[in-house]
Amino acid sequence: MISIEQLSKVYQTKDRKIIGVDDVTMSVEQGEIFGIVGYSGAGKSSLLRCMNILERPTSGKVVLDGTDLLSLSPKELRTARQSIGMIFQGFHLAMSKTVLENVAFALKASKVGRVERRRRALELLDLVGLSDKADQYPAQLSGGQKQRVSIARSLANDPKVLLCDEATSALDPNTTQSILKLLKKINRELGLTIVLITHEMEVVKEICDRCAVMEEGRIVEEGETYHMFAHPQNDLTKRFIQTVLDFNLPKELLEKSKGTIVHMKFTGELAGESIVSDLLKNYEVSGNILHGKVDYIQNKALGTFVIELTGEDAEVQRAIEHVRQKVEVEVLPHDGSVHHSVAGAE
Ligand SMILES: Nc1ncnc2c1ncn2[C@@H]1O[C@H](COP(=O)(O)OP(=O)(O)OP(=O)(O)O)[C@@H](O)[C@H]1O
Repeated sequence: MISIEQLSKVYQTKDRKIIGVDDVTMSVEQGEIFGIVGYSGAGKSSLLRCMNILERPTSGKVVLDGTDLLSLSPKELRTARQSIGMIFQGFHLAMSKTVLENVAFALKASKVGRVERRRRALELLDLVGLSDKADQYPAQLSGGQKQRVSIARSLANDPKVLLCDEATSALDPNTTQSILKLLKKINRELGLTIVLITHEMEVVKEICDRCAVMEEGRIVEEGETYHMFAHPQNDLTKRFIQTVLDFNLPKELLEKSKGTIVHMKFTGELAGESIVSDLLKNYEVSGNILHGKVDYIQNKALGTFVIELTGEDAEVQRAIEHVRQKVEVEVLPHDGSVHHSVAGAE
């Protein structure tokens, strides 16, 4: 659907060159939701803006549905851009126009008549759940409602792909959830391909089929979202994932503990409880569960258990080795520092 080939974007300021995007090659498939995550300055916006040539790449290619966008004339590019919708953190609505006019205005460039524009705009407002706000002005709306208007507007020309530039970053957690649900709905119902950039791994966890992690203009890791959460490779990816899957055990509890504290990670179909009960039945150790949580990513379970094992040292080690055959295991230190570089079975 979109393929980016060896794309670089270098900004020339008065006294130096700044590399925004550094030799990125990636592709987004038809119908998927693809997330690009990274800290501020990683190059996410630059990359996203290169996808619709809002920013002209310094080198490389952007191919949309077989068309090399950089080879188009300005007029051809304007037409091609109609198949790429975009929404922004700051909504970018026309404040002097009503909600309906904001959406209908996007159809101005098409050859559709006024009545048809109004009909289509109302239909889109219905899709985003804002039919009752058609005659209000953006200033009368909440942030979430403004983002719904901008989503409706972005869909006016039946785009093939929607680019989302930190679309939920200005919203509270509940509103973020409702906007993410809406994006998922239009992805599933309209088959719309979505590329989003975010600094929140939670957003990736909620809706992305695949994702990429960016740092200093480069993609440092890319893959299917569940796999990325279950088996992160890069340190930066691990840090992002911790922001979602982290657990905090009280320092005092760890310091006081006389046993061995074991962190286990369960992926896919493995049921954590049965492995734990198996362990307690077959080894002369006792266990005290300190933490247990199952996250669902792309409808697949990813479980975390922390258990304190006590017993003879050698028996505890045997028990740990046994579990290590089945799941990822890490023994946590007692000083309260929790590491997440879990090693063990795949
Ligand atoms: N117009 C510009 N002129 C000069 N440098 C720029 C320009 N736009 C971006 N940069 C630089 O390119 C690098 C990548 O910026 P970019 O905005 O793409 O990152 P980002 O990951 O989207 O960060 P943020 O989330 O803060 O927007 C940064 O070093 C930034 O300062």
